[in-house]
Amino acid sequence: MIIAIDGPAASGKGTLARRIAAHYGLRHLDTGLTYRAVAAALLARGMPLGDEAVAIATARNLDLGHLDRELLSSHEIGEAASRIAVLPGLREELVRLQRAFASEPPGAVLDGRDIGTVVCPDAAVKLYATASPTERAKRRTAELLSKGKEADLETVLADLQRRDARDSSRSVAPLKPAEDAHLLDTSEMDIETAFKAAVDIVDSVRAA
Ligand SMILES: Nc1ncnc2c1ncn2[C@@H]1O[C@H](COP(=O)(O)OP(=O)(O)O)[C@@H](O)[C@H]1O
Ligand SMILES: Nc1ccn([C@@H]2O[C@H](COP(=O)(O)OP(=O)(O)O)[C@@H](O)[C@H]2O)c(=O)n1
Repeated sequence: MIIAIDGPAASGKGTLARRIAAHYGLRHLDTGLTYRAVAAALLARGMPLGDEAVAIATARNLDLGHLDRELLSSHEIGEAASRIAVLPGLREELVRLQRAFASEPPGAVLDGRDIGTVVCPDAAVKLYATASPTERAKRRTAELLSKGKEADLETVLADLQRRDARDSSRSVAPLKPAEDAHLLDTSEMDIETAFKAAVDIVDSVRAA
């Protein structure tokens, strides 16, 4: 079984994906980390973010087993990830890796921006997680502060909105719900409530 979870920045899709994968005994891939890892490698080498050939070569060396969210979680890397995510050839390369991961038994939960629309259009269940921009900014700010990083609500909100606008307006694989995605607005839900709502959706789709 493949479960696709998409949504804007800090909507809780990664948290849901991890818990749903554990609940159903599936593997999990946070596809945002694949874009972040390429961006981080380019930044570390001082390479321009618009050089598609270098970005593709970097993607070919990615090891999906060693993507570390802690190391890749910074604002700068997230911003650079969304800038390289407009490159069609890079997306093609990363989608190839992501599909290979998804195709291995017993199946997987993938979260990102284009899982239901491009990477796994035949996924058994598609969720689109949202929450209001202010709620998402509050959650991301709390997350950064809890890790001892600097963060203020206004800056984080502006960062998320800029990234969402770029991700939604790009011509290749823009952020949008698949036509058959189930929308899950978690603005008023805590993590446990959101997880239970997601499991209810998955179970009802499987039973249908
Ligand atoms: N329903 C929720 N209520 C409160 N906090 C949440 C909820 N879902 C996720 N979070 C928290 O919000 C932050 C962002 O969640 P995350 O799953 O990383 O989002 P995404 O993968 O969409 O960027 C994390 O610190 C997470 O613990
Ligand atoms: N499937 C995906 C996943 C991420 N991305 C890009 O990678 C960036 C970082 O993704 P992420 O999921 O790690 O970001 P957060 O939602 O965790 O802040 C996004 O802003 C997108 O530009 C994408 O284009 N397609």
